Amino acid sequence: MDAIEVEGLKRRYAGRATAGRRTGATGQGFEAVRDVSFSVREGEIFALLGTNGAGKTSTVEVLEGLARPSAGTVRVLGFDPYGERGFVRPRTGVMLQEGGFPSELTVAETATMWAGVTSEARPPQEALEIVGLGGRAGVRVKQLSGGERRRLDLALALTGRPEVLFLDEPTTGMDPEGRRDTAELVRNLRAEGTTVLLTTHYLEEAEQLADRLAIMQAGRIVASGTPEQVVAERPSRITFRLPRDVLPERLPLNVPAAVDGRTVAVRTHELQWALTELLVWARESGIVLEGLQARSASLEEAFLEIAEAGNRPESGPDRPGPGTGPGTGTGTGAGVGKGTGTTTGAGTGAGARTGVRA
Ligand SMILES: Nc1ncnc2c1ncn2[C@@H]1O[C@H](COP(=O)(O)OP(=O)(O)OP(=O)(O)O)[C@@H](O)[C@H]1O
Repeated sequence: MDAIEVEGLKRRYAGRATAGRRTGATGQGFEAVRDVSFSVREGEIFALLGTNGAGKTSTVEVLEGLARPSAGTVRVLGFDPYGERGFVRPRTGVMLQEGGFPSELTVAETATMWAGVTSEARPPQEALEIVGLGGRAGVRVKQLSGGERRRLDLALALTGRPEVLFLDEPTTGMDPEGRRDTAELVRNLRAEGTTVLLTTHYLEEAEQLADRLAIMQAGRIVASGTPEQVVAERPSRITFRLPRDVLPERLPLNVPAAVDGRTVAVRTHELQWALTELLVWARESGIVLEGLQARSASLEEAFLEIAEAGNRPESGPDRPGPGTGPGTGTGTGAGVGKGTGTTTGAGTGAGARTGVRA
């Protein structure tokens, strides 16, 4: 059994002024989550990503038992988190986007109050120490910085030694050190067997931390898998500058490229072969490729590409999402070899494309 199972989840909010297929608004309200399915294995860190308003919080709130699904089924540790809340709540920890604790209480009072309503609670000071707030116990909540508040929220979420931990944007407002500490803490929790579902806008964080992830857009999951799998679907990038006296037309024909002045950008799903072809050509021609860089796509690039594709007028949420495999990209990249890209070869593509984002 997986720790979290989501099948065909829909969540609809009553009433909303905007209308139209892309917004998810219908005569019966607004559908913020539209047929979402995924599962999280025990002891796994799973990241739910997406642009603002994609439906992450609306999904996580259902998993936390704070809202009932409009359709579909959700199981946390085998139970319905809404209908069987009593079985689920003591075994889960929740860090909401807004903690909402009384700001006049001190950090220690808040932690103590929370421990008082939590079964098998950690001692409050222990929870504060774990998140690095041990030295701030006497400070009023209203005097904490944004990042410190997030740490306090995290301490409270950990108080019940949860088997499943929900973290909604846990590191928002934290400085780099706080983000690093939180990432380490989450890894330690995983090592102890805790299942973690988190939402975040820090893609590097997700890439480093998550065992698997899903990217949501307009209420749907449009890409999912391990970070490596999601990134592997995006083209790699080779960039370099040609010497002034070498025209782009001379580039090998199997390496179609976007050219901007002397700067050349190649996007390819066949990094090794494209690079080999390019380097062999450069050596045989005695050409130095200045500033040569070759790298795989990052999760951030994958995310931005998916987001851009989703923002195009033709890609409403009723269409299949982008990024389900090589060759289904957005047409901004250059392919290698026969017919994998939409660009023409270097000979005709020179200067015609503006997509160089080196
Ligand atoms: N109570 C509500 N009533 C009506 N619409 C809502 C309500 N709460 C959220 N929405 C809408 O549902 C959509 C999804 O919101 P949600 O908060 O789940 O997105 P999100 O992915 O968590 O975004 P963010 O990254 O900004 O937190 C948005 O369009 C939002 O405006």
